[in-house]
Order: sequence, then structure tokens, then C-alpha cells
Amino acid sequence: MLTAREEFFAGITPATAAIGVGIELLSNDTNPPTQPVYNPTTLPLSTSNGKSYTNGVHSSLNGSATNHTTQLVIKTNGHTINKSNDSNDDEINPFSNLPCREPVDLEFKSLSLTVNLGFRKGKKEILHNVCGKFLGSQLIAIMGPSGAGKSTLLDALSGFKTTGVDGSILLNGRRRDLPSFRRMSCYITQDDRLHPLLTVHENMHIAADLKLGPNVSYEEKEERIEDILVLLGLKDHDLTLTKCLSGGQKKRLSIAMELINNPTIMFLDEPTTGLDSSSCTKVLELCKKLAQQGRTVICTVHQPTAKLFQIFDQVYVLAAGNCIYQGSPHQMVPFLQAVGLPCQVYHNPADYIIELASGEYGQDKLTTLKSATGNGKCLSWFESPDKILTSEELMRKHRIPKKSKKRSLEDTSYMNQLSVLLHRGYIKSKRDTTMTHLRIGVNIFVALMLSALYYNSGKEGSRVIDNYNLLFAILIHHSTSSMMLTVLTFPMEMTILLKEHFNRWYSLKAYYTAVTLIDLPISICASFLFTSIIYYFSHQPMEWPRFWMFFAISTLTVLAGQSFGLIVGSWFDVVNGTFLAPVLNIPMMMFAGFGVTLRDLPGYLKWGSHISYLRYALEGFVGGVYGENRGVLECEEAPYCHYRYPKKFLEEIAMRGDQFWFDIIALCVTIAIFRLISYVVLKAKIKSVK
Ligand SMILES: Nc1ncnc2c1ncn2[C@@H]1O[C@H](COP(=O)(O)OP(=O)(O)OP(=O)(O)O)[C@@H](O)[C@H]1O
Repeated sequence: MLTAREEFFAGITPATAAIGVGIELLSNDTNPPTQPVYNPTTLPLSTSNGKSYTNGVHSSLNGSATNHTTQLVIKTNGHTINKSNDSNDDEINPFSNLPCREPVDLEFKSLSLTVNLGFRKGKKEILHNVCGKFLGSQLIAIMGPSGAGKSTLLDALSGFKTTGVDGSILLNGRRRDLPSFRRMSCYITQDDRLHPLLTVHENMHIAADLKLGPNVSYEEKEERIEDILVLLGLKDHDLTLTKCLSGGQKKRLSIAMELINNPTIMFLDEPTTGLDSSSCTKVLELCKKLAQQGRTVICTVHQPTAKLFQIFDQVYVLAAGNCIYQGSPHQMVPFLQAVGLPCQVYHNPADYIIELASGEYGQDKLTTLKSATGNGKCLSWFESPDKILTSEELMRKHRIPKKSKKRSLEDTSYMNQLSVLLHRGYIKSKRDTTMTHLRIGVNIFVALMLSALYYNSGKEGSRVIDNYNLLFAILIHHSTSSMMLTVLTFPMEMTILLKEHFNRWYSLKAYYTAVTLIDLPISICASFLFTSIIYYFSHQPMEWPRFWMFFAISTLTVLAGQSFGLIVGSWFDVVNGTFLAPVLNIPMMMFAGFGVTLRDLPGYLKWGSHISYLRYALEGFVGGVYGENRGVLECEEAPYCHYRYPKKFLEEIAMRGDQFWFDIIALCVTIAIFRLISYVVLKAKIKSVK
């Protein structure tokens, strides 16, 4: 009898290599089946947790896999088990903990996608009424030359893009209900949007916590993670930081994280781009395995080699937004022959069709191909066209899917998402040399530099102006350093947010709350260190209440600068943000009351002082240091001290010195408004991507 783990490995090639399990498929049919099939009638299917498996394969659609008898030889470290297999029987589902779902046929009719080119520039249609059918349990390649519309088609089908999309998309014959569809599908982007400072296992565990929630036990999650990591050949790397993984491993990790909640339909945008041929093969073979387990796996590819081309069950070729071939890779040569464009014997058909699609042999050939396929309507070139079910048959076969009563798209509660995101943020902060270590280091360094420059200026009556300059310099340091750090780092976070949010890992609200909270301890800590150093060495009044006032204003300025950076960082990319953030901060400095006092500001610019958070911060600093009835200052370094009486200085700079609490409230309100604006900008940005 096989153990659950042996059963698990029975259909999995990459995993077997990792732990010394080998599989050989011996067919006793003259036409070898393309898909290895496991016979549950001869092998017991009980799992470690006592569950039994149900069918995960759309057998009627896998013509080549049916009507074959296959012999499966499983070699497990030393033992060899021979099993006969009739492929009409159920296939094992290697995810021993995941409930099997029905395979889904995805069909689209007269699909067009139009984009707005901008003000007065009109519109551009990228997809032109294309049709197509992607069958369940198959690996489908969307091919075409650069700019043909592959990614656009993938975006439209996955629901990543909804604006400008016209036509109908059907799932098992019924109109696609986008929220339900998103619950059963996932989108894996071309670039690997992963957290570089988390290990493979941490990434997986966080994905599991976000997708499965606290109702699934830790042990079950671990079991599922291990199964997936073994399946994807990542088990040996589970303690490796993501940033140290190779391109192919990153790609596999991206897939692994989405497999946690067992999606039925997987969209992959160019999963082979940037990989060497062996990694390409590994990734595509893995996709094939996932498809064989009952999923519809759709990916875009540029120009596969002849070997990779054969891995796909179906290819869909686009040329300038039109379909020029749809069917099995094996049928492509007969198809081209049939339309009078025969492929040379030694020419890779995939290369040839891309050359045709690029218009290398003339535009008239494209017209011929488009009409031969009916722009995707023709299904004759599939492996077994007679076995393809019509929409009506599919509707009869598959019951109406239950509509979820849940309003939110995410699988777990807000509180669960928040706590997992906080935990993830904590791990990242601990390891982040820029956001944490460097930031603390820079604060200590700047504080020591300023201390050396303004040593003793806080208590000396002859150096009040110097001290005033110091207070303004501290404000500029706090506001710009926190702002620029956010502007530089947030756009990278934004790309990950877009992917994870689209794949329903968490709501924007949970993400935003976590981002706001996670940075608080580091900001407070950095600000405390800075304040302690500068306050002591510049000899500000040695009274605890004044120290805390100084610290409170410093911290609120850091938070205001950060919130301002968040608005810019979520609106603009790094290049534009780096230019715009300091520029936009200049009016804040202009209206702070430094240089030109608030009294001397021209009447038509007075409004500026009300919106400048640096004005409230400067007023708060001055109030803390010179207000609140501070006594006469020392005058040891000069024969005459003009501002020996702090009141005189306050009059000169047009500040009252008793507005500390007003300034604190004004800073808190400013932070709240900035945070609200950045939330709205983020939400709009996510919407605009669609
Ligand atoms: N928002 C947009 N505005 C204008 N044109 C767009 C927009 N999005 C896509 N396009 C155009 O649509 C066409 C198809 O783009 P798409 O990214 O889908 O191509 P692709 O086949 O995936 O190309 P590649 O393989 O190079 O990624 C291209 O000509 C592209 O310039």
C-alpha cells in the first residue's frame, strides 16, 4: 500500500527529483497518451487525514488521455510498485488537503478592448472582436509577436482589465460573474513581485495565513505548504531569502503562493521570459502538471522552441489583435497546409506562424489566416473537436454555481489580514537595511553633526538666532528624510500591492492600516534617539516637559513628512516622485514663518501659513524651547545678548509661544488629512489600472 506521500508524488516529475522518487510511464497502447494517469481503483486513495479524492480532470476534453491503459511504475527509495491504470478513472489530486473543484471551460465571443489614448487623442482598439475557447484541464499558450495583444487578452480574460472591454466571456457556458470568477482564479504577473527580504517559507506561510485564515490549523497549512514546495521543486530552498533565488525559482515561488488556495483557473503573463531553456521547460512542465490536475492554465509566450511548443495542449495565436490560429500544436502544420501556407519540413511551426503573424510574408496572409479561423470561432483544429462541449451542453453538465453571500472578495477577515500584514511588516523591518538600520544610523549621524555645529546654542542668550536656525534645520531633516524614503520605496511596494490585492490576499483598508501602523515604532524610536542627542548637546532647557514637547513635535513632523511622501509615492513613479516631492515641499517651508515671519507675509499669501505643516512644527518647537514662561537666558559668550529675554525674541519672530497644544492638534489634523488623501489616491490608482 502506498502512503499518502507516495500517492502525492505519483503524478509529479519535478518533485520526484528532489527526494529521490522516480516515475516511469509505460504505455501498452500504440499511441502513447500525452497525460500520465493514475489508477485509483488499484491504489487506495486514503490520505493522511483520511480524506478521499474526487475527480479533478475533465476527461472528455483530454481526448489523447482517454481510451488508454497506462502502466505506472513508481520507484520510491528502494521500492518499486507497478500499477495498471485505466485513464477513464479518477486521477489523483496531489493536494491532499484541497477540495477538488470542477474544471472550467472559458469561452469568449466578440471580445474587443479599447483604450483611451488621452485628451483629444481619441481611442485605440487593441483586440478586434476575437473569439476563442480554452478548455479545462489544459495548458493553453497565447502566442504572437510583440505588440500583438497577448497581455491585453490575458488582462481582459482574467478581469485585470475591465475598462473598455466589450463582448462576452463565458464560464462553462454561463456569463462570467466577475467576483465569483476572481474567487476561483489567480493572475501571475510577468515580473516577480515578491518581498525580497522574506524567505521562501515565510512568503508561503504569509500567503497561507492571508488566504486560508485562522480556521485552518497551523499543521494543515504547513502540510499544504510542504506539498506545494515539493511539487514546485522549492523544498530545498525554503529558508532562502527571495532576493537570493534565481529567476526560475522566483517564477515558481510566484506560482506556489497562488496555489495555496487551489485556484481553478490560472493566468500567467509570460512565465518563461528571462529564463534559460531548461528553466523554461521546468516552469512549463509544472504548468502542465497543474493543468492535468483539473485547472485551466493560460499563459502568454513569445516564441517557444519546438520542444516547448509540444508541451502545450492548445495554442491561440494573435496577430495585431486578431486570432490567426486556435487549436492543438500538432494540428498547426495540417492547418497551415490546408490554408495554402505550408510550413517547411525543418521549420519550427511556432517560428513560422510568428513570422506569418508579424506580416513577414505579407498582410494578405494574415487576412487568409484570420478568415480560416473565423477570428477564433473555428474549433476544428483542436485535438478532438467532436468531444468539445457546446455552451448548452456545458450548462447542462455543470450546475449553476452558487453565488457567494460574502460582500468582500477576500477569503479572511479584516482583523486576520491586518495581523498577518503587521507580522510581515515586522519581519521586513527587522531585515531592512534602508528603512530601519540606515534610517536609525542617519538620524544618529545627523544629530551628532548638528550637535557639533550648534553646541551650546540652546542656553546661550547670544546664540538665539543660531538656535532658531537649528530648530528649522531639524524640521527640514525630519520632513525631507522621511518623505524621500517613502517616495523612493513605496512605488516598489505598490507593484506588489497591485498583484496581491488583485489576487484577493487582502483589502486595501487592511493593507493601508498595516502600512500606517508598522512604521510607527521605528519613526518614534528614530525620532527619540535624534531628539535625545540634539537636545543634550545643544543644551536646550533641561526640563522634562520641554524635552517631551520637543520630542512630540519632532515625531509628528516625521509622520507628516512620511504621509506627504505617501501621497507623492502612490501617485507618481520613483523618477517623477523624486523630483516632485522636494519641489512640493518648498511652499511648506516658504510659509513656515522662517525667514519671512508670519506677520510679514503678504495678505494674499496668508492662506499658505494655514496649510503648511512646517509652520505648526516650527511654532511648536519655538513654544517648547522659548515659550511657557522660560526664564532669562545665560549670556556668557558675548558682552551683550540681544535676546536674553525669550519674550523679546518671540515678539521679533511674531510667535506667541503659548500655542503648543494648538500646534499639536494642527499637526495631527494635517497627518490625518494627508493619510486620507493618500488612501484615496491609492484607491484611484488601483482602479485606474483596471
Ligand atoms: N494603455 C494603452 N494605450 C495605448 N496603447 C496600448 C495600451 N496598452 C496596450 N497598448 C498597445 O496595444 C498593443 C498590444 O499590447 P500588449 O501589451 O497586449 O502586447 P503583447 O502582445 O503582450 O506584447 P509583448 O509580447 O511585447 O508584451 C501594443 O501595440 C501596445 O502598444
